[in-house]
Amino acid sequence: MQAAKSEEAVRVLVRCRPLSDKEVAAGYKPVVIVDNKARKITVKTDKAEKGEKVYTFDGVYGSESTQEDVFNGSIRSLVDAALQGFNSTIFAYGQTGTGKTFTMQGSSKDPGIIPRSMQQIFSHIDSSINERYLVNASYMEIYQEELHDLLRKQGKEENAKKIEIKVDQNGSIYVKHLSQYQLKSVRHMEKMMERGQQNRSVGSTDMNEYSSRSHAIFTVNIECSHLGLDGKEHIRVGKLNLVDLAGSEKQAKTNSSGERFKEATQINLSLSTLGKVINALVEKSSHVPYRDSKLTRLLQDSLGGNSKTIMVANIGPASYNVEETLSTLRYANRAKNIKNTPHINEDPKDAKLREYLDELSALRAKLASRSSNGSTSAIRNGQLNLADVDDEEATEDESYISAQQALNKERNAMLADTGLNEQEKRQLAEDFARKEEALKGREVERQELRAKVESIEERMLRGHLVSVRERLSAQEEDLRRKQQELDEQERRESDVIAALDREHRDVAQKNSTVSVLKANIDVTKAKTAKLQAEQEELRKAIKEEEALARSIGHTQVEEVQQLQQREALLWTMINYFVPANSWEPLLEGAAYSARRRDWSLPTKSQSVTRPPLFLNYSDERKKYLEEKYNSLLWENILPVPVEMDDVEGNKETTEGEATFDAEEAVYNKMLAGALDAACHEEDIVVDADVYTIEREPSSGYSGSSHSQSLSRSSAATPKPSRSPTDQKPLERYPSAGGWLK
Ligand SMILES: Nc1ncnc2c1ncn2[C@@H]1O[C@H](COP(=O)(O)OP(=O)(O)OP(=O)(O)O)[C@@H](O)[C@H]1O
Repeated sequence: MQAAKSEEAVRVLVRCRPLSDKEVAAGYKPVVIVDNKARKITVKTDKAEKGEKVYTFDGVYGSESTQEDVFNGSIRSLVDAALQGFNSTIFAYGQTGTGKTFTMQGSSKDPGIIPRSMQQIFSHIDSSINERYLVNASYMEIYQEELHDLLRKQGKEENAKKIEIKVDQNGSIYVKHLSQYQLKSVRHMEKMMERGQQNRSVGSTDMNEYSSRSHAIFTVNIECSHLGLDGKEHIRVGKLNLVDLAGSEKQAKTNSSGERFKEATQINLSLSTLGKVINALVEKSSHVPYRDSKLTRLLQDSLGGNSKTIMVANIGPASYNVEETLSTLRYANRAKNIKNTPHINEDPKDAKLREYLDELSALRAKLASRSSNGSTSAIRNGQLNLADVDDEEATEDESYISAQQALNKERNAMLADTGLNEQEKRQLAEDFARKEEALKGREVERQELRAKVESIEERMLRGHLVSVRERLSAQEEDLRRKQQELDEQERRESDVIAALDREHRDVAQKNSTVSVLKANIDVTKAKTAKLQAEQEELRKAIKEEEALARSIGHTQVEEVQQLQQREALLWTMINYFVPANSWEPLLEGAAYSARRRDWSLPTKSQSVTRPPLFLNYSDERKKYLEEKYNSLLWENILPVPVEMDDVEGNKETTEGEATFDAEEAVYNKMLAGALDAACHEEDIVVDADVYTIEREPSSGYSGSSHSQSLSRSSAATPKPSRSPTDQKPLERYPSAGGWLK
């Protein structure tokens, strides 16, 4: 029969050992902070990107914690569970040299979990009432993926058989041909452990002088018979697995080579499979790779199966191991999420105790059949009632003695009877002898049965406290201890509750700060989005402006070029038609009106010089030229009144004072040529490109000034590159482009 199954997580403890003397001498600093009230481990790392790492576990133990603290705080209840019929597993995991063997085994002065568990088991049995126990132990190691029986006796043939992992009919894992030893006391167990330890594979590495090079599994089977509520006897079978794993190691750190290196490779391989099994269980994967290593196969029930399990993760505090410490903590943190389904193993078919008890019942029945009244109070409903066995044995002894006494009394009475003849007396003596023989025969048989019973009884364990007072005081002691444990548990729980409370308050405060910050972030985000949109708009506007400016720029450049060409053309015209001393006073006296957007030239009173024109022409031609000239004047090309010469060369001034200078004859000729060309051509075309037009920054053409004077520097004065008279008019002005229409 099996009790209802319920899920239960693997419990994870972390134990941090103190700095070793070697580490202190090397000047290493501790980087692990253990807060056992809050059950937190904090690891300080010097790498900024990792910062401080904090983990919470079911129990944490710092460098000052004792073996007793660990056992009473977290292990005792698990051993109790094994006594109640649960499978229970405790396994120590961690980097090499971090204290796994110290925690599991300890020393004779400072015993660890294994001896303390055995102490608890035997104390429990000792104070039990009406219960029988059978305690068996086995001890083996996995060394380089090979199973070794650590308790085998050398030279015995059956021990030479290879031990193998098998699955029983209930689907549970067991090891075939592994030696099982019945334990009767703690001392017995200690001797057995010593033998096993001597067979264990241990080696020395740079990290640990006595490093375990194998995974060691010490298993205790506890079978217990007890009277059920149905008045029948039932059997519970608990199993306690105590596992000291080999340490994970970085080969570079342990400096291993040769055999040590090979061992380390195998150790790391099986530990990595253990990690994969843990991951698969946590992720509820459809395939869990238990079969990938012997270790995981043996721990199959303990991880994800029918077991209550505690993992003890051992770590070191020193800074130089921080990476390994973090790796162990991550491994342990994942293991917290493994779910098991432990249940009490009740009345299994293959319980050895059941075999013994059935045999005992049969022997008792035989004994009863030989008793004087043919029945026994120790067997009811065909089952052995352990409470009545001792009383009945006492009664049996008494009844044999009283039967013998009765027989002796009868014989003595017969001998004292004087009325009997010799033959009758002989006859009676023979009857007495036969009766005595039969009584003795029955007694011998009873004694043999008793011896068998005792030998079976010896194999089973039960409470040794016989008197009611002893039993009561043992029970009181047990109750007192349990009360202490409860008090301790309550104290720890209230510490944890207080720590959690503080944490909740901290979290609430942080949450409210986070909410405020989030709100601020939201506002900032909204503002940023708005600004970004505005920025985008501005960017677009700037682009448009730039495109516009570029196109305006192009237009302006074109316009400026056109204006420059036009200016050059006009100056060319002026230079052709008007001597410099004639137009310079005009230029100096010219004024620009920004309001009218117009230039005004000096008044008539100002004297200007005009060139003599139209020499030696007929009257008709002169008139024509005069008209043409005046039309140019009208067009503001020649703002100077014309001085008309007569045939003799006398000057005749039509307006104002006129002078003629021999130097200006060239210009007059040029002007005459131009006018002549004008008489023949529809358009006058001037090639502005043959002049270099330079424009000084101060030259007065800017429209920004309201009123200004025109001046022309000599540098800006265009000079003909060749004599215009050398060429035909059209050739001289090839690209004026019709500007002078
Ligand atoms: N909590 C502790 N308090 C004091 N000393 C400790 C503690 N834990 C471990 N030590 C010491 O540290 C050393 C290494 O411990 P131990 O051999 O148990 O490590 P381990 O993890 O089993 O190593 P390996 O994996 O190499 O077998 C031993 O000298 C042990 O006595």
